[in-house]
Amino acid sequence: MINIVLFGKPGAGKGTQAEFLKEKYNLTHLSTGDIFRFNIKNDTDLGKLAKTYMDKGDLVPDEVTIQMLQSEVDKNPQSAGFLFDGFPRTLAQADALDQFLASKGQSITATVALEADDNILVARLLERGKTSGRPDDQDEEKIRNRYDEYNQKTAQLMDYYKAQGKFHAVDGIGTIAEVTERLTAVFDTF
Ligand SMILES: Nc1ncnc2c1ncn2[C@@H]1O[C@H](COP(=O)(O)OP(=O)(O)O)[C@@H](O)[C@H]1O
Repeated sequence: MINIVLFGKPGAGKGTQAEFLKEKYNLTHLSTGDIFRFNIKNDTDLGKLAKTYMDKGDLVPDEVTIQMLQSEVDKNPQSAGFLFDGFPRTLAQADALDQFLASKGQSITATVALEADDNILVARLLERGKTSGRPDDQDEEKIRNRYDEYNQKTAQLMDYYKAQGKFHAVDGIGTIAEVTERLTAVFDTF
């Protein structure tokens, strides 16, 4: 069983690449952003709560996010491995994930970061906002706030995984196919 964390700033292409990677490596793809958006669409209590944070570009509180992620993992007991996308985003989440996996005799195999320059990413998100309907993609201030959240809370996770020898970086600039090829070269070593 392999468990991979896909890292990257907003707009780095995690979702796009995850669609391909989950098929090729037979992984269950869990995107916390997608799960929150699904809950918002269906107007669940979780969705109503998450929306108040997401619309501003703030992170949803750890307690809520961790519990949700664990319940999604538990819904897939037959899984051959997980591709975590958008989780963990804080040290508390990373700790919780390690403990949760350990309780199942599992661990994180590796983390892979898709790297890209902020200015390119902001432009990509504003473009996506024109068609995605995502309120957090339509306003540069909200986008910048997501980068602040990333820099303050998520960036430090790279050191957390580097210290464990589980960190890999991939250049996220290029065509979708070029980036897929780079990712595949790294995933094939796991
Ligand atoms: N692990 C998480 N912890 C807290 N909030 C999260 C987490 N994952 C997603 N979210 C919320 O969902 C929003 C959208 O996430 P996502 O779809 O991954 O978008 P992106 O990476 O493009 O910003 C985040 O800005 C945040 O509000």
